[in-house]
Amino acid sequence: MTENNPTPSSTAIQLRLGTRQSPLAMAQAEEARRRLCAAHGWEEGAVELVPVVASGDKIQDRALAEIGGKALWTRELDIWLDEGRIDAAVHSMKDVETIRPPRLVIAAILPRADRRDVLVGASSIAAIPHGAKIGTSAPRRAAQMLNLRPDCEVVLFRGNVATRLAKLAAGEADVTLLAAAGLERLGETDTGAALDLDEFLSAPAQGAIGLECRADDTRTLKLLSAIDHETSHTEILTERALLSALEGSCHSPIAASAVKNIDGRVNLRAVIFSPDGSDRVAGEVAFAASLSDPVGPVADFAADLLKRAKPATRAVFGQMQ
Ligand SMILES: NCc1[nH]cc(CCC(=O)O)c1CC(=O)O
Repeated sequence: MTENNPTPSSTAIQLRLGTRQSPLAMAQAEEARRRLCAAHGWEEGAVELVPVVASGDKIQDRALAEIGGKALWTRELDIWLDEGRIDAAVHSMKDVETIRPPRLVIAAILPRADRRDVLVGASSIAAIPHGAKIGTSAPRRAAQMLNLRPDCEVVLFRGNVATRLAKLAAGEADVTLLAAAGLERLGETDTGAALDLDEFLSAPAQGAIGLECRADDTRTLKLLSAIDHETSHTEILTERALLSALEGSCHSPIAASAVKNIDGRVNLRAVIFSPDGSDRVAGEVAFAASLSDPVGPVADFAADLLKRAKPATRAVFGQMQ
């Protein structure tokens, strides 16, 4: 779509979507583009995908990643939105911190994909050999796995999906855990065994793609709202409300899964862990769905989880009264 390469059918660009550059992020952006074009009757060229390098993609080292804080994946996209270089940003909602710049708004959540984790390297958790090495850098996966299999050892595994699968193949770990949604989007559907949520609970917002834009950009807000999936949106807001009430992030040992039922009620279940997996506190709550404010019942639920947790677990989370 450059000026010196005109084509007879060249389409005017209607929307510029910023995305991270990893293969998974690009697959997510393609899905957003497909849905936008279908909803508005546009040709593919009407939505331009603009790849930006996110800070998190440049950092392979955990210590550096921690200095970068929670905004690792979103900061560059935020800046590009502010500068008007893109109209909207495509995010994997699992990686989006709960506190966002007030001038930005999550305008659409796409229909959620499979939220489960997939175990790669063994057919089930029980089938993992005694003392095996579990490759993961996610505190939730590490703590949950150590809770179920305290005989195992966690080794740090960073990088994108392909990198982690390559590390596994190279023998750096015996098993790893990946999101089913990510594997699906990369066409890796034959890889590993999906874990039942009753056995291994997923991360807040896992499997959900969100689109964010400037809060004052009414044109983009309207275009994006056409592809919003209300049920998924409610589930994601609920899970993020819990994460926020626990003052957690994607670096916290928190699992949560909300399901919105056809009767309009939301079921939320969650588990918090101590980092070593020795403490596990699970709970479940149901309440009437309200897109605008899942916060009240969720805050009480979060307080109850923390009350039942051991001091070592509570210390991982924010200060709660
Ligand atoms: N933290 C990395 C990340 N962020 C989002 C996904 C894909 C799954 C999703 O869309 O939630 C992944 C890969 C993984 O966890 O295996």
